[in-house]
Amino acid sequence: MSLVLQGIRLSYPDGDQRRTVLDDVSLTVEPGELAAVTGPSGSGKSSLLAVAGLLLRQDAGRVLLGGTDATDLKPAQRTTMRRERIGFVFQQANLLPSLTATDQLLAAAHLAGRRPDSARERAAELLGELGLAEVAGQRPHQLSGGQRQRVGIARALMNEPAVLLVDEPTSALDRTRGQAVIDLLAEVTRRRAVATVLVSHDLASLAAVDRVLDLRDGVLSELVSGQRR
Ligand SMILES: Nc1ncnc2c1ncn2[C@@H]1O[C@H](COP(=O)(O)OP(=O)(O)OP(=O)(O)O)[C@@H](O)[C@H]1O
Repeated sequence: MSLVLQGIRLSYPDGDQRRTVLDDVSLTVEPGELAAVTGPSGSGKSSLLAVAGLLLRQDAGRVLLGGTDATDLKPAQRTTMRRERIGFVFQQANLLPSLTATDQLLAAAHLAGRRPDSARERAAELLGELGLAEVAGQRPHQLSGGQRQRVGIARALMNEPAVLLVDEPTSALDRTRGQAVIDLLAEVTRRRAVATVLVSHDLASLAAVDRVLDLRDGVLSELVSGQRR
């Protein structure tokens, strides 16, 4: 299922005026494709993810998920679409401190109304796939930063999203662990055929991505594309 942004405009109130943060931004990400968005601090990268993730409504333009236009849906319908089709990975893993890795994933499945037995199976499979089988019973404080981030990715994949939106997942990690997280994202994007948008200011760690786009003064432009680098 592809993610399509068409002519997105977004502005925030700024005193008694409005400040444009996204100015006619268009982007299509296909299933199995990992697109990285880079750009200076404050250039609107997180805002772009918030619009794509149906957390924020744009002033103009359209957001389509798998061909379904989310733009004019009612808030409850947008919530359902978000829950069923979109996975989020944040800067910090944002895990619940008292839950084991397995239970972090089960909680996500429970919130989405999934059956507990199939959820348990899927959690074990995902933790295995992401190299976390041995820490499935550990709580966040027992995990390394990289492991916490991987649990966050596993949790985001728990409900089989079509679209994965990832905001600066390496900012709390050193270079090697950060690189490993990006490589892992590239791998699961292809294997699970999700359309992934990754926000990162760390260009050096982006060797495994399919495309790099630059967001600057509200305008998105393609830096590198066409083939896997
Ligand atoms: N809710 C809001 N109300 C008003 N202004 C906002 C709001 N959210 C973000 N902004 C402003 O919009 C601009 C873009 O913010 P955004 O967080 O999207 O940028 P970013 O590129 O993700 O930044 P960073 O790399 O520092 O995380 C910034 O100038 C920010 O101050």
